[in-house]
Amino acid sequence: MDESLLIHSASHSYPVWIEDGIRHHTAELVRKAVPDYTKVFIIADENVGKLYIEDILSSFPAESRPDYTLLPAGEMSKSFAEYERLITECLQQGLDRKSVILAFGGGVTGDIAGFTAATYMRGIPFIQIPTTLLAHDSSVGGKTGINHPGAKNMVGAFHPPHGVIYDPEMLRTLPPEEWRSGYAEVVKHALISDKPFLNWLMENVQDLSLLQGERLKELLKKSIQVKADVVQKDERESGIRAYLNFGHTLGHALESYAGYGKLTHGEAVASGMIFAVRLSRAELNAALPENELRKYLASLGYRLDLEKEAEAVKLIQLMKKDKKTAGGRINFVLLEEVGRPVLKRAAEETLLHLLENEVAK
Ligand SMILES: NC(=O)c1ccc[n+]([C@@H]2O[C@H](COP(=O)([O-])OP(=O)(O)OC[C@H]3O[C@@H](n4cnc5c(N)ncnc54)[C@H](O)[C@@H]3O)[C@@H](O)[C@H]2O)c1
Ligand SMILES: O=C(O)C(=O)C[C@@H](O)[C@H](O)[C@H](O)COP(=O)(O)O
Ligand SMILES: [Zn+2]
Repeated sequence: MDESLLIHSASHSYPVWIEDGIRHHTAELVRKAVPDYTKVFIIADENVGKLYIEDILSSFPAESRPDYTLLPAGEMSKSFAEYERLITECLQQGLDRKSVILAFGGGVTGDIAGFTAATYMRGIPFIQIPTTLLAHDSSVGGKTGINHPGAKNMVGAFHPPHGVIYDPEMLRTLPPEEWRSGYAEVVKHALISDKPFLNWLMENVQDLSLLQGERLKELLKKSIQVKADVVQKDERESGIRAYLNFGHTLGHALESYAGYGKLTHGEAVASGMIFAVRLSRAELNAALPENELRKYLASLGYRLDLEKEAEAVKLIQLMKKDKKTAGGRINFVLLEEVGRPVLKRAAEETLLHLLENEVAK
């Protein structure tokens, strides 16, 4: 099986396989990605486990089927308590430094299973088996972690996977709000990289339930390629990787403000992207298609301007905990134009003004 993409990280290169039905070949691909492993342990989202764990297990010979543990579904699982439980499981399973963890689920599973792999015995290999549209983003690039009650993704590590096994067939059971959540990251990749990609999306993707087959695979490859191009140049976010955070400064604050799991990551990011577009217009006088973008996202069912339902001062306090904040100053990814992101300090008065004022629709 040929990889669809090969990602180069500082420590190793890893394949991203994208193919319908590929989950049935998991055992073979795990062996390719980590040839000398001693043991496999699967951390699976509970909903995903119910639907697909047998497909993964039966790809292994009967005498060497891996053990697995189920992770309660939802953002609340990216917690210290769940992390401790997973480390305990790894110990009880007798995993050693040559064991490999399979992260089987969406971004939540990938983030916490990846963090478990990053820290157990100071780091063992793991493989991402993403099952959501959103996880085309989270499974690549090696950001892993958990939330602190006070701030999103506050504890984590850069730990690139040894492979990504993406079977788009599994997306068929994804609820509509999760398609929407994941698609926000596709739109983000288009906004920071390429006007033709954005125009193509706005003209050709009008109903997320019609995203399937070759068109879906092409879109996944294009969107992952945008991310890969960035993380290969700046794996540890000393510079341009921050552009992948477009829409997230406010997005993460909205998620924390609402309480983890109350908003999907993507719907918070969608509001955050519209806000960043407004800020780009205010600060940089950027000519951006705000109204077109707003109409497009609304037509797909996104609730926008979620910040209007929150207290502006609290959102600013939360944004100060963002990892791009330095010396108490909030930094935002803005757009000079579509495809030209920049990182800029945002004045609190401007943020307060935009958060509190009605938006022109
Ligand atoms: N590490 C990164 O680079 C990165 C990038 C983007 C997002 N994230 C993180 O990813 C998380 C969000 O991930 P997500 O949107 O995948 O959410 P998720 O993992 O919570 O999955 C969403 C829901 O879909 C269900 N589900 C998953 N796959 C399914 C399937 N195939 N069929 C039916 N149901 C299925 C899950 O049980 C869950 O209820 C957030 O915590 C976000 O911070 C990380
Ligand atoms: O990979 C990145 O870098 C990103 O920023 C991708 C984001 O979509 C993702 O949500 C990421 O987890 C946010 O990172 P954080 O450093 O702001 O926690
Ligand atoms: Zn994100």
